[in-house]
Amino acid sequence: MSLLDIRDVSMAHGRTRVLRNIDLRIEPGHVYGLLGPNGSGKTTLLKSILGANDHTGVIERAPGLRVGRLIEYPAFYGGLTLRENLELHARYLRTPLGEIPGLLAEVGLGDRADLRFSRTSLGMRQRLGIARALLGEPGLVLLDEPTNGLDPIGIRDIRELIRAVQRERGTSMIVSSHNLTEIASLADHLLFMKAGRIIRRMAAREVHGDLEDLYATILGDGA
Ligand SMILES: Nc1ncnc2c1ncn2[C@@H]1O[C@H](COP(=O)(O)OP(=O)(O)OP(=O)(O)O)[C@@H](O)[C@H]1O
Repeated sequence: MSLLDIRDVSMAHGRTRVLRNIDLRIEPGHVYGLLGPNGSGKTTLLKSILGANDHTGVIERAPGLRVGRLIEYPAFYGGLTLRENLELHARYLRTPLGEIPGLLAEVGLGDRADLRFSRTSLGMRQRLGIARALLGEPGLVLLDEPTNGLDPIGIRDIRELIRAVQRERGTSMIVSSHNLTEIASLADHLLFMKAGRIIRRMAAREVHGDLEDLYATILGDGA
């Protein structure tokens, strides 16, 4: 059974149509790379999956599916420690507090559990955001530009972390990014969005040659 069955989903902000007749099935065990220019609707689609948008059409979740998310910069409390922040979210989500030490270790923050959030770097915040997204062992995780704003080493580290999570847990993911190297190294399926539509979908193994060239062909001005 599909994790998500998205049927004819459209959504508008005021008079601007942001999603147009999206049909998409998300299957277990896959990582989907969501590609598209600024404003093409990637974040809106991810938020719609979370039920945060007033869309038309249907988004059906597999029964009991938990969906973790790292969308935009996640809100944490500066005065609380990393562990306390996760505990707060775990209580809100009603997930077991006992998994938090292991999760902090998994994202490389095991020795920073008692650090106040206000004293963290952006890279640590993204790690904490990934830990939060993994609370309660979700069957699907949505990552919206997870390396946005990070320096090259930070980008590499977060990419490696996501790969490790995928490898160890087998978690299905939808990852949106403008970084094609990142998408190429993470995703096994590619979804190309333009002006609110998914205009092309393909398996990553079908990409022969440079993903940048393919991106320009599919999404460039002349496309
Ligand atoms: N709250 C909002 N109110 C009005 N318009 C919005 C709102 N949020 C998004 N939009 C518009 O919806 C369109 C799609 O935005 P969205 O953030 O989903 O695109 P995106 O593909 O994620 O872009 P980016 O790559 O820049 O993050 C854009 O035209 C944007 O201006």
